[in-house]
Order: sequence, then structure tokens, then C-alpha cells
Amino acid sequence: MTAEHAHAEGDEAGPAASASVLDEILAGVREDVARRQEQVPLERIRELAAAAPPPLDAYAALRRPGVAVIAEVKRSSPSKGKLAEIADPADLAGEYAAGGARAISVLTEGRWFGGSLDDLAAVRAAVGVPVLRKDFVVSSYQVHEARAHGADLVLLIVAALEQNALVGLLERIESLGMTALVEVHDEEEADRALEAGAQVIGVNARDLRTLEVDRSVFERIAPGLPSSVVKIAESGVRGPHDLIRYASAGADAVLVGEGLVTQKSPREAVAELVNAGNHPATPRPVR
Ligand SMILES: O=C(O)c1ccccc1NCC(=O)[C@H](O)[C@H](O)COP(=O)(O)O
Repeated sequence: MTAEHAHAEGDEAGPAASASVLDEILAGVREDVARRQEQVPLERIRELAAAAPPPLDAYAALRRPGVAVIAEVKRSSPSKGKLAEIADPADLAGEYAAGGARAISVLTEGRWFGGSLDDLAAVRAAVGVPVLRKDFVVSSYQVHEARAHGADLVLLIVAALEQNALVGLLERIESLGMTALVEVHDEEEADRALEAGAQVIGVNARDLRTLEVDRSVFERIAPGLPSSVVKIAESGVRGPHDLIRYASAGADAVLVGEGLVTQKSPREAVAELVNAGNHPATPRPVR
């Protein structure tokens, strides 16, 4: 399967999609990281990371009252192909922030999602809220890159990492003052995230191997997570009704891509979600 035709398999693509999408993405990421590291050696990227302005406290931002909205800059995806043009990611992020987004997620993977580290730097410069590097992080080089380009949060996907690597990368993220968002899709991965010391856990409704979206995965896993952990529901939010469903299962935040980038007014779409997340009738996480 290639980046060009993976999405042709279906809508919220089911089991017909290849079981190796994640593996293929990771293979491309490893090649791209090796190429970038030849151009900018580890020592240099570490210096750039150390010289960057200090990170914002994403954990504190996401723990504030109300269900937080993390709004994603997402041009395309393996499941849907092209979603939106997004010529100016900084402008889109500014709209998201004006709509009340608590944080901005920037997909920096290029082959399947059309993102870049330049997008991350541009968004960082445009907003005052925490910024997430959403990528397939497999090496500490990428963690330093994230910091050098202004990230406050870095995604770690449990399904993509051996436990030693997960622990090492999480420690590296925290040693640079950033927050790790550790993504899981089943109970075993949630146990691994907790064992690694994750304080912010994202439950992705999308199975990254089959691309199938099942919103009930959050309802199954979130109640088993400690109250000190920030719980983020990732994928499948298409409007306030989905946010309310996730909130009922204990979500502190929702991470939304497609449901925003495909709207005429992303600012209004964020504001609608934020209003739902702040509404007195919307359930609050038990702490
Ligand atoms: O979106 C995909 O098709 C995808 C496929 C394989 C790996 C990751 C993928 N997406 C990353 C994400 O987790 C989502 O961008 C994020 O949760 C937002 O999802 P949505 O609101 O459903 O666009």
C-alpha cells in the first residue's frame, strides 16, 4: 500500500485496509529521519533545542476545567487522502486559538500527512497555547527536533515502540521540559503507557493498523486510567455530540483533525466544540 492509494480502501476504512499501514509509515519515517540527520547532525539539533524558548506547561493547560479542544493541522491522511489545502498553517492555528483551542496539534510527517517541521515552527510562532508535534517518533533525534521547532508536547505511539524505547523517549521528552502525549489503542498498551510513567494518555479511536475508527475504545479504556492522568480522546470527533460522548466517559480533552480542517470556518467549528466542552450539562472528569 502507498500513501497515494491507502485511502481508496473505504470511508472510515475497515479491515480491508492493510494491516501494515503503520509499519509502512514507520519505514518511511526512519528513512526521512536518517536523511535529515545527515543534513543536521544530532549535536547541532541538540544545540538548537537547547537554544529554543522554554516550553509551555501542557499538562496544566489540559487539566483546566472544561473539556479541552486540541485542534489539529491535518492536510491529508492514510484513511481519507487529501482533506484540506492549508497553505498557511500559522493562519489556521491562529483561527483555532481564536476559537478557544487549548492546544494545537501539528502533523509533521510528510509522506502520508503532508506536514513538515516548518509547519510546526510557523504554528509555534503564531499562537500562545501549547503545540504538539504529532508524528511517528522513533528516535531521540526527533525529540530534539521537536523542541528546536518549538514543540511543548510530543506524541509517542505505544504500538510503534518497544517498551525500552518508549521509556527512553518519554524520559528524553521530559528532560527537555516538554510533555509526552502517549497514545494507546487497547488495554495492554494502556498498561505499558502507565508503566512507562505517562501522565498524559491519548486513547486513539483509530486502529493505526486497520484504520478502523471505533469511538467505544475510549469508553472501554479511559475508566481504568488513574485520575491524575490527563485523558485525551483522539479521532472521530465530527461535532459536539462526539465531544459530549467522550466527556461522558471521562475525557479531559478531545483531539480533532478532519472535523475541523474540512469546515468552512475552522474558528467557529472549534468554538462550537469549546462551548460544548464548557457547558454546565457536559459531564466533568472525576478527580
Ligand atoms: O488519520 C489517519 O488516517 C491516520 C492513519 C494512520 C495513522 C495515524 C492517522 N491519524 C493520526 C491521528 O491520530 C489523527 O490525525 C487524530 O487523532 C485526529 O483524527 P480525526 O479527528 O479523526 O481526523
